[in-house]
Amino acid sequence: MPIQTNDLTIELRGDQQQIALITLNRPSKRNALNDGLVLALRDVFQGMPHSVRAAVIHGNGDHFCAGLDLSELSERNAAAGLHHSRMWHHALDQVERGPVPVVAALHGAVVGGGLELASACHIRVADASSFFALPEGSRGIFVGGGGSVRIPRLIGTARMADMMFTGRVLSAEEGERSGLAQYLVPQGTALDKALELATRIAANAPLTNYALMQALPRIAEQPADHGFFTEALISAIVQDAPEAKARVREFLEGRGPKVKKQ
Ligand SMILES: COc1cc(/C=C/C(=O)SCCNC(=O)CCNC(=O)[C@H](O)C(C)(C)COP(=O)(O)OP(=O)(O)OC[C@H]2O[C@@H](n3cnc4c(N)ncnc43)[C@H](O)[C@@H]2OP(=O)(O)O)ccc1O
Repeated sequence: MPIQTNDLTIELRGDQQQIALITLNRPSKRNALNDGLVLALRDVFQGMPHSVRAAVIHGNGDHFCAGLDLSELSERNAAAGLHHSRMWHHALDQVERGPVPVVAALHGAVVGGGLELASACHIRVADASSFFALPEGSRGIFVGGGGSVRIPRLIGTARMADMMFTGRVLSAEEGERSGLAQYLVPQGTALDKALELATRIAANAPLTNYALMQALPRIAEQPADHGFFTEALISAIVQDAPEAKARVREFLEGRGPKVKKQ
């Protein structure tokens, strides 16, 4: 089991312990992310047990995450700030780039660094209590956890600029409409939905999931001819794996799952 602290817990679920449920567990501070919590997040992803095929992140208490722990900010000079931002980048890269797809179960505040964390996940499920904001402008600071790269990928530069300039708070519905969340569910059901999605993801071939996580953000940034080249190489390697051959054979012999309307 990877390192965990009181502020961050990991629980393995599923008959083969294939789902990791990661809980931000600092409800008295609305799960604000202090250095210890960010480093624990990094360590949990770096040391993910091999049985795990998909992860869910959620927050204990009334909110997903209130962002950066502002109490740690006041003494920091520019040099320390640079180091701090790079530490966040490294930790959230562990979330985005592996080893497994991550579903964020969102409720209450998803703000500042909390939105940066959510945007590093692969799928976001928001319940009706969720609200999204980037209050950095009103605190006199800037995003530092990769948000200026990841959030515009979800909602575009103009919407992100509007959120940062004005401090506008987006409701759950607006968040879903603008692309911050892929699923909008009734209040109190985000975790159940996220676990259901994680179970489905965990049933895929791990190589397909891994290729998707690694390739998608990179290919999207490449010129089309580079993207096609990378896609063809990945496709060739993944289809040659024994698991791909077994799953295709299963379908052709009438045993594999059909595509069904939900
Ligand atoms: C610069 O380099 C960076 C930056 C970053 C990332 C930056 C950011 O994330 S900026 C955004 C920071 N977050 C906020 O401004 C949100 C502040 N919190 C709130 O607005 C509210 O607390 C709430 C989230 C809406 C919840 O409201 P409520 O339920 O009423 O709870 P409260 O009574 O307000 O709070 C309870 C308790 O928690 C403490 N707390 C809440 N948020 C934070 C926080 N962000 N930091 C520290 N503490 C927080 C609050 O003070 C209360 O404490 P008590 O002791 O009084 O009980 C990334 C990387 C970089 O390098």
